[in-house]
Amino acid sequence: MNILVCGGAGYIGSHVVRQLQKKGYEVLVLDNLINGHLSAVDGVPFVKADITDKQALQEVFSRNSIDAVMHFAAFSIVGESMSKPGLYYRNNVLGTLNLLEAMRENKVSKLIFSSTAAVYGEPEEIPICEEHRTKPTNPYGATKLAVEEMLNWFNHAYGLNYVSLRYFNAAGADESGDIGEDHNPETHLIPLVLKTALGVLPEIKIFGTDYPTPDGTCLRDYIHVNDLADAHIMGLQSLSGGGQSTIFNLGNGNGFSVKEIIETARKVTGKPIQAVETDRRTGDPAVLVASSEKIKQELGWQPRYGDIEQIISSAWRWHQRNFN
Ligand SMILES: NC(=O)c1ccc[n+]([C@@H]2O[C@H](COP(=O)([O-])OP(=O)(O)OC[C@H]3O[C@@H](n4cnc5c(N)ncnc54)[C@H](O)[C@@H]3O)[C@@H](O)[C@H]2O)c1
Ligand SMILES: O=c1ccn([C@@H]2O[C@H](COP(=O)(O)OP(=O)(O)O[C@H]3O[C@H](CO)[C@@H](O)[C@H](O)[C@H]3O)[C@@H](O)[C@H]2O)c(=O)[nH]1
Repeated sequence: MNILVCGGAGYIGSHVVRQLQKKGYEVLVLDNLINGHLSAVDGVPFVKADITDKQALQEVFSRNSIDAVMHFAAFSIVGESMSKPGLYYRNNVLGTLNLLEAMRENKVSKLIFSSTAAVYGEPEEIPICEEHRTKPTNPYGATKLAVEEMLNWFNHAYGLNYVSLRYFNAAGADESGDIGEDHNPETHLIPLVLKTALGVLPEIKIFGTDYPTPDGTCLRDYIHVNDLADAHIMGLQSLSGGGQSTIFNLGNGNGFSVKEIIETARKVTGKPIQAVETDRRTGDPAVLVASSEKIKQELGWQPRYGDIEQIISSAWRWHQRNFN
């Protein structure tokens, strides 16, 4: 099977590309490299293109035989989306509309889409299951929800089959240690903590210590990037076997506080890791923990990296190699 991976040079996409190749899939990566790294997909067939460019997409589809698409290409910084919503709607919604139209015109009917826990907004119940009401509190989450709605209507009208995966906090790195999380700017907790351990950053800021949680800091559900990769491949296998279009949450089902993450990183790295308590970052829900029962029941997915120490250790291996 030939898989087009949009945004495949990014953090999660590059890990999924690895796993797809290991399983014998033919992969073509499409990325405009705005936030991705060519080195993360070394030796993989690659086309530099932008999904907001309809003509470029059309050329990719007409020149290549594509059986299915995995779609990671998006902007995903919550704070930036608050100040630049237009940028997010253009890239995430218009870009995806172009992709869906190119798929339809070229009779490609299988899509795995990167959605997010941000579609839920402030949760009413923990753990969050897929039926939880969706009410994004920022434009980033709103663009992902808009795409999910578009997918539903394209499914009804044109038979586009999709699996939308709502990831909670992606973390960790491939065991090989040669690909990992490399965002610029970096906003995610674990890489910032590890950069502090390496002395690249002087300290890690703890955003808020007055949340209604046991230690006052936010709880998040961290999921290893290769467990996400497994879910993508299972989603693809399901669609290939005639499975229904659907939405799945992806998390480990355990919440770790910001302080617990820093403490675990101290243990893993053996470094003191200077932390300072600061004000809340706007828009952060206190607790985000997933129920992933649906994908476990329906596709038999099971996380291989259930242990937070294991997740942070894998990220540490990559950070030591790349930021030392
Ligand atoms: N990292 C997380 O914790 C997390 C959580 C939930 C959802 N997601 C979603 O998963 C996906 C991947 O996230 P990531 O952390 O790997 O991000 P990333 O920025 O590392 O990867 C996205 C890739 O898409 C490319 N891209 C962006 N806009 C493009 C465009 N218009 N045309 C072509 N390529 C484009 C970028 O260059 C980059 O390589 C995103 O859709 C994100 O919203 C991520
Ligand atoms: O320097 C930092 C960075 C983060 N945090 C806190 O650490 C937690 C995790 O933050 P971060 O790693 O930025 O992830 P989230 O804001 O939880 O968002 C991620 O996880 C969400 C799902 O849970 C996805 O929707 C988003 O796309 C993805 O970026 C939050 O409580 C932050 O306030 C700090 O205290 N200090």
